[in-house]
Amino acid sequence: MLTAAYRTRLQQLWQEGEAHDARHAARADKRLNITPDTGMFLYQLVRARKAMSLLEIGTSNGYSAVWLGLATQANKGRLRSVDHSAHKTALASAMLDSFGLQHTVSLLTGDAFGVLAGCDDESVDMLFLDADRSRYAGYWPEIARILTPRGIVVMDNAISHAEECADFRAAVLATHGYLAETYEIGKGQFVILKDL
Ligand SMILES: C[S@@+](CC[C@H](N)C(=O)[O-])C[C@H]1O[C@@H](n2cnc3c(N)ncnc32)[C@H](O)[C@@H]1O
Repeated sequence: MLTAAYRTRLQQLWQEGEAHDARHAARADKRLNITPDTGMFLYQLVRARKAMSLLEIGTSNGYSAVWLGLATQANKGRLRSVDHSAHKTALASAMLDSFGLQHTVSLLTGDAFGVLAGCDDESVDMLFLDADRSRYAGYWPEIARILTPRGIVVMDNAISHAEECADFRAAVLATHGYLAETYEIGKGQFVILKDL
């Protein structure tokens, strides 16, 4: 559950992440966390949808996984989160443990496409996409396959990096049975509903 103490701590962690990123020039060394209002949006969606099976693409140090994980824990569901950086997975593991989420969130070190391809059909209630934007269009057939009916996808950076996500958005909007819209939350959230 999202207690006031957790919200205060998440605000501090976000500020620490921003300060960390300002000190590091290389993208691979940055945290690149979602904004706190994006975290709240994700929390509300997970709870309202009563999502039980969640997948995150792009763990970094676990900041967004905490927001998703607290909502998933309240639903008594499970979140899996993948990152290809073992170093970042280790940071995320410590972060999630400190929020008591070790039994709710499973961290995977590997490539996003392999994890998507390994999921069963219609097995994921909610997917959060926050990784290698130029590859999202190639992920779309797998994402559409693994989403449950009324499943939701949230893609971060829909406004901040709109050009890089253009192929993905076009592929989604051209697919029958899906509703999608961009919302001005944080860096821009492209939300897709499998309306079947
Ligand atoms: C923007 S950061 C994720 C931030 C995180 N969601 C948060 O808000 O705390 C993107 C992450 O995706 C990872 N990543 C990029 N391409 C990937 C891929 N193909 N497979 C797995 N992880 C990938 C990077 O290592 C990086 O940690």
